[in-house]
Amino acid sequence: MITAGIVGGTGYTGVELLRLLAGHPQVTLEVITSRAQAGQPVSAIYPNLRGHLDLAFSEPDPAALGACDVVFFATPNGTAMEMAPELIERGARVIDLGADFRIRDLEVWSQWYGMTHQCPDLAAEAVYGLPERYREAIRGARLVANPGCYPTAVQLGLIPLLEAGAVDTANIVADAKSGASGAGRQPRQHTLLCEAGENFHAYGASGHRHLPEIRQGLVEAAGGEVGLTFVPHLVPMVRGIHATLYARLHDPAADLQALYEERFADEPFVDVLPPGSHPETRTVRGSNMVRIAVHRPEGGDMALVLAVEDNLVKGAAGQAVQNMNLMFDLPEAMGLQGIPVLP
Ligand SMILES: NC(=O)C1=CN([C@@H]2O[C@H](COP(=O)(O)OP(=O)(O)OC[C@H]3O[C@@H](n4cnc5c(N)ncnc54)[C@H](OP(=O)(O)O)[C@@H]3O)[C@@H](O)[C@H]2O)C=CC1
Ligand SMILES: CC(=O)N[C@@H](CCC(=O)OP(=O)(O)O)C(=O)O
Repeated sequence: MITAGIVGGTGYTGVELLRLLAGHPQVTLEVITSRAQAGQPVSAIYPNLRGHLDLAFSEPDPAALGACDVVFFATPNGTAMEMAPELIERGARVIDLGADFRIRDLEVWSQWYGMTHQCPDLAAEAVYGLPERYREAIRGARLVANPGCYPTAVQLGLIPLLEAGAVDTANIVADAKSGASGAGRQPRQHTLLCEAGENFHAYGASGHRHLPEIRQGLVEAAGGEVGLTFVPHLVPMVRGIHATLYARLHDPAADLQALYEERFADEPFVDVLPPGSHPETRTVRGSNMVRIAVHRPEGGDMALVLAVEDNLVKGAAGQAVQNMNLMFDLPEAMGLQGIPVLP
């Protein structure tokens, strides 16, 4: 059995990790931290876990965490970089659901996150945890940077086109919508029911912190520069991301359906839908699956890709468990085969 610890167990990604790890046949949860809730049983804060997890929140303790085989950080950006070096020194492997290790150029990282990086050496060895691109490197990693929610949907939607050199990389557009759980559990005015309900708007249109992360992945897939416009939107639902992606094809007659089916044929968590499909966020709710449909709108030369994921699962906790499975030589889909909840 693998022993696991979670730093930051009271946010939405933390509780989603708890739900997935409590049902994982090869994991024993040893430590789950919250400074605010230390001493409280997990089920007192999250009653959905009652009967599934006999554990209480504790203060973050490097000795207890460092004794685990794997430690997940489900904490605000800037927390993992403070603690990860000591935990790795003590022998734990670390998966950060935040953004501390996602961007390789630390100057770019500092510009977007407004902090100075605390462990540049460790950042240099971190592996970006998108299994569909970096599976082999993830297997051997001590430190995995779990991708962001929007970056997962956008990169998976675009990499077949970029790897194949099928599109003009100068002007790619990613128009993405997220449910409010993407903003975390901390109360904020814009996610109140009365503000987010019956409402719909873009945000971060002139620059969102996921832009450099997505661009980094697309540049690697394309093997050259990529011009990307990324616009996120908040939609009045709890879970789910829908990305609508546009890129101009070099060959308007290219067989996109075959390209996507072949690229993802062996991927356990990418489902390429039949021609003409329009994926719905509710078809992936609570699951680690990304569903993708490709279109070539009538009369044009644009590739149009539609991708949906659950931001808390494939966009965060589920992908983290997928990475853990790879790091510990377990079947990649272990503990992640739950069927999406619908309606
Ligand atoms: N929501 C989403 O869809 C996605 C979120 N993420 C990322 O996952 C991370 C967690 O997000 P979310 O689940 O929304 O969590 P929240 O930000 O709502 O929760 C944060 C958790 O971290 C703990 N925490 C806060 N500060 C510290 C600290 N300095 N040291 C130790 N623990 C701390 C809190 O507990 P306490 O203060 O009691 O110790 C709490 O349990 C973020 O980096 C987020 O960007 C990634 C992908 C998707
Ligand atoms: C709806 C919403 O607010 N979404 C968040 C992104 C989700 C998140 O926390 O992103 P990370 O992947 O960087 O951790 C936002 O736009 O800031």
